[in-house]
Amino acid sequence: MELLEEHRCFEGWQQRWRHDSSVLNCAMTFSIFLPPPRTNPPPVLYWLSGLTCNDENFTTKACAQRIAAELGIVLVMPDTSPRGEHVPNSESYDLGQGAGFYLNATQQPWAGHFRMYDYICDELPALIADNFSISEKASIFGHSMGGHGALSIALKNPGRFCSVSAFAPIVNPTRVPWGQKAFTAYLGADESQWRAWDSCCLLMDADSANALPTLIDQGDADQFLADQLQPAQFAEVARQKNWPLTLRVQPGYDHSYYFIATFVEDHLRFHAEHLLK
Ligand SMILES: N[C@@H](CCC(=O)N[C@@H](CSC=O)C(=O)NCC(=O)O)C(=O)O
Repeated sequence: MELLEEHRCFEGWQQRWRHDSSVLNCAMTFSIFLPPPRTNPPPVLYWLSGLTCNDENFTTKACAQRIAAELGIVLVMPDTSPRGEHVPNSESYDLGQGAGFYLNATQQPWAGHFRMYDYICDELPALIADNFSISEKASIFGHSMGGHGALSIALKNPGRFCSVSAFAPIVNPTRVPWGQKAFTAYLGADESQWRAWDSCCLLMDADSANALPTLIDQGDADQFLADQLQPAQFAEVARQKNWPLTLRVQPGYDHSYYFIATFVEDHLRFHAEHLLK
């Protein structure tokens, strides 16, 4: 691993690292916030960003470090896709680099690199555990495409995370344009293969015995709410399954990082409740 940047931040450290990913077949960059040291090793909260983002959007815009320092939580911010000149891409912002959708692609030309699910679930946590002092407890949260990633990864891995939360997540990608475009490209035209990556479908099939504390914030002035996000679909499945979901609709808030910065403290405290007990 190569340290690219390091900054003192709220008595802890904000760092940016590059490493070679064998899962994604390219060099990857991630950011990490290390809170001030305490007696016990801290838990980890993974953040998954949305379309067009890399590891720095959340780091520089969400204002999460002060509360993470206070609570004693490590924040890990990966990139949103494999990167590089040899990695396939597309002209559009919602496919290819910057738009990995946190799944394992099965179709060409994507399948050789676009395995963000395996990267986030296996390779990155192993790398973090090998190189930083952390406890075994982890939670996950994200925004938009990253909200889809956080919810689907948590639902696909019962018992792995202490809690999950999302800002304006794409909860039903099989039914909305962003998801349909990406899933057709990465997974192929056979829609039966898509269910395994759709949070509403995964929740429908989930065992309520594995219920995970879940928080979603959604701005009602979000430009993508009606066409791409539709958190009410997820809330309806949660109601049917008696799943512990809190969905908060925030009046006047849009899809931006100003919305995330406004409510990130609530999310950090929500995760701390479950990570630190
Ligand atoms: N360029 C696109 C919209 C891109 C966009 O809004 N990206 C969001 C995530 S959207 C869902 O995954 C984002 O987080 N952008 C980065 C930022 O720092 O704001 C368009 O024009 O519609």
